[in-house]
Amino acid sequence: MKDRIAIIGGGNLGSAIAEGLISSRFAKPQHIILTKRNIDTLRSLEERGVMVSSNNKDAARYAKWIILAVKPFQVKDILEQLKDDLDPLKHQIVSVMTGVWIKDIQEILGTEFTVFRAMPNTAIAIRQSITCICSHGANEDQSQFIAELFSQLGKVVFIEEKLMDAATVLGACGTAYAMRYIRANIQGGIEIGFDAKTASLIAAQTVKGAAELLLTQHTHPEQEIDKVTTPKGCTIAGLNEMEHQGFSSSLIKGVVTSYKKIVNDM
Ligand SMILES: NC(=O)C1=CN([C@@H]2O[C@H](COP(=O)(O)OP(=O)(O)OC[C@H]3O[C@@H](n4cnc5c(N)ncnc54)[C@H](O)[C@@H]3O)[C@@H](O)[C@H]2O)C=CC1
Ligand SMILES: O=C(O)[C@@H]1CCC=N1
Repeated sequence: MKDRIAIIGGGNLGSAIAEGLISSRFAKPQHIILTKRNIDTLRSLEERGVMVSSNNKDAARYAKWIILAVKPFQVKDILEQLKDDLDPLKHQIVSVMTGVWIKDIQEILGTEFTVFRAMPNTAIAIRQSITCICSHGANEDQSQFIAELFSQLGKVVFIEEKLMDAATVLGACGTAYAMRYIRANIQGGIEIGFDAKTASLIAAQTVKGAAELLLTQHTHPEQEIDKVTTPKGCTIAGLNEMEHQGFSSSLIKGVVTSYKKIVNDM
């Protein structure tokens, strides 16, 4: 039997983690408890066997692993409320919150608690996340459990905590950037003749295939671009026009702006 898991905050990410855990079969649905103040939106997960509750204390008492998936500004109050129900010998904390440092959590709960930070993205719902992880005070068994858990839900990389904000931008915000790229392709595709549904399929599958090339062949993007760009052909003509319009530069500036937003706000 795997350990029991509480997900505090059944919003976009918390629900996506629960969905991924159910379909991976890493944990039995009945060993997952998901909390939210208003649990009406969690009914479909409840129907799939997950326990849902509006009582964080009950969830903490039930579980061993406490995944904190609330908004950063909500966590202080929640941890203050849970403090008396958490035991460092029983509970391990996993925060997926942006910009909340391990020391911030330990300041409230105590340094004797093992705390992981994990930064997944919403593709965790379909087990295709990249999850960046760091920890403080974790032993080998605990680290292995967390590595296994998130490996079931996509790929995993252990990083230093100082890179966690950067991981948030590249890995988590990255899903939204990729969606905008795909959407722009769909808009272009419609202008050159496709209906929206066909343009969506072509754009999304093309991006998926491009990503798979990098992940399976371990090539550099520019090597793959070289294979597509026929001399004097249409690809290089389009690519160069995109660069004249600031394509790479706008992406880099967007990434850096997201990063500064986290660093300056937290
Ligand atoms: N959405 C994303 O792609 C990612 C989000 N994150 C981080 O994950 C955290 C959650 O983000 P989202 O899921 O997008 O936000 P969200 O607002 O969709 O989810 C937060 C949930 O917590 C619930 N909540 C609020 N107070 C509560 C309480 N006292 N007890 C139990 N539940 C409570 C809210 O009702 C809400 O459903 C944030 O800290 C965010 O920075 C990290 C990576 C990706
Ligand atoms: O936009 C946000 O603040 C959160 C962090 C990563 C994804 N969503």
